[in-house]
Amino acid sequence: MSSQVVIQFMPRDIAQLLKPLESGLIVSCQAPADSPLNHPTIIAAIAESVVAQNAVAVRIDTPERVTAVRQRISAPILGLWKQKIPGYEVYITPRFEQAQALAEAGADFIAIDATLRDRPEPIEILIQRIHQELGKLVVADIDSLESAIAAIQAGADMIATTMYGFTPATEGCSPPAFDLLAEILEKSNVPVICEGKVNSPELARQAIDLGAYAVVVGTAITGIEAHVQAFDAALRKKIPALLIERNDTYHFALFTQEHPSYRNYVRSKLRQYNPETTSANGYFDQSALRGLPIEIFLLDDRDKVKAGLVSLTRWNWLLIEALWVEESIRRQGFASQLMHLAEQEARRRGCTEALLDTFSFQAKEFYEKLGYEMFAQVDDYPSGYSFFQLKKEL
Ligand SMILES: CC(=O)N[C@H](C=O)[C@@H](O)[C@H](O)[C@H](O)COP(=O)(O)O
Repeated sequence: MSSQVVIQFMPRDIAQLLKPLESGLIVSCQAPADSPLNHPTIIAAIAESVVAQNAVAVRIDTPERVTAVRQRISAPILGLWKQKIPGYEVYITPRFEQAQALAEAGADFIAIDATLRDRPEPIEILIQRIHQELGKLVVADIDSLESAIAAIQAGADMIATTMYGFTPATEGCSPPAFDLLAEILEKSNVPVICEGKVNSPELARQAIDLGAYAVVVGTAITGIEAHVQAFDAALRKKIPALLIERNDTYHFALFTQEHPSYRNYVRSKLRQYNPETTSANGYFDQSALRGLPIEIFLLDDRDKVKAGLVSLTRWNWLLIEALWVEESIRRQGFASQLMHLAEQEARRRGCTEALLDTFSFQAKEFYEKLGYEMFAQVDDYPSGYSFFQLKKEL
């Protein structure tokens, strides 16, 4: 491995360099160490296939694999090198020499472990050298707000939530790190990548809607072994019944956890029964039953949600499911406006009634002021509270 300096300037227009990643999918093409897939040629083929499907960049471990991937794609590569160094806990590109090898192999960004754990080289020096001696941008893999702030102060160009839930300090936290993402965005303008267990397209979309600059997805896309294990486990697992009562022909099985297969079967049978018995009007046809959403949100200039109303219209009814206003902007009329807009849209659809429920610690009086009338009250539900149902003619 050569120790010569690769590029001796720090790119000035960082925003321009980050642009290709904006709102995009970065695929982490890694395989478990002992996997037959963990071979440079295979990783490179996976990288090429995901870039062909519009992934904006790939995240690649080890210079050897970065070299192989660089030969197959021109899209940006986020390079990292997982290296355990005795006496230290940080393991993602812990030293400059690893960053240099990645840069020489063709990585455009260098990902480093930027958690606040013992490290072999001070983070400021590591980032400064990556900038000045390699001319590469730094993605700081953090686990907490404190580590994000420290990485930004040390000069990181991007933050990634990679380590959230994977360090002793964040043990028990479950990624994806949406709350942490929001906290970092409140405090800084540095682009934040949401990474770690973004396990579905819906979660990836959610990350971007929460303000993530880009999303890294690994296992959910490239984790063949993990997927096979999950299928295998599902086929092997029989959910245990707690209590079984028998008569001559049948037996009752009681489950204290969800039983998706049986539950879905029962629900689908009921869904068949309903329209069969009310066939003339179509009220219980699937689409009628699902209703039509009315979802209204109050957004700030960065499209962050400050208040929202989630509802739907079914038959001639508006059903209000959730209404929330951020604490700092309460009592300014936003909730009333949200209700007004929902009712207006429901009326436009021909609805004549609205229905909602609320608890005694929530906002019954607010709804009553808007003309809703309580028609049902359940006390001690839960103990010490009451549950109300209210309706209004539109
Ligand atoms: C914690 C750590 O070492 N994460 C690693 C970082 O490169 C990878 O093992 C992850 O696969 C990657 O972060 C993507 O996450 P997910 O596979 O959950 O989509």
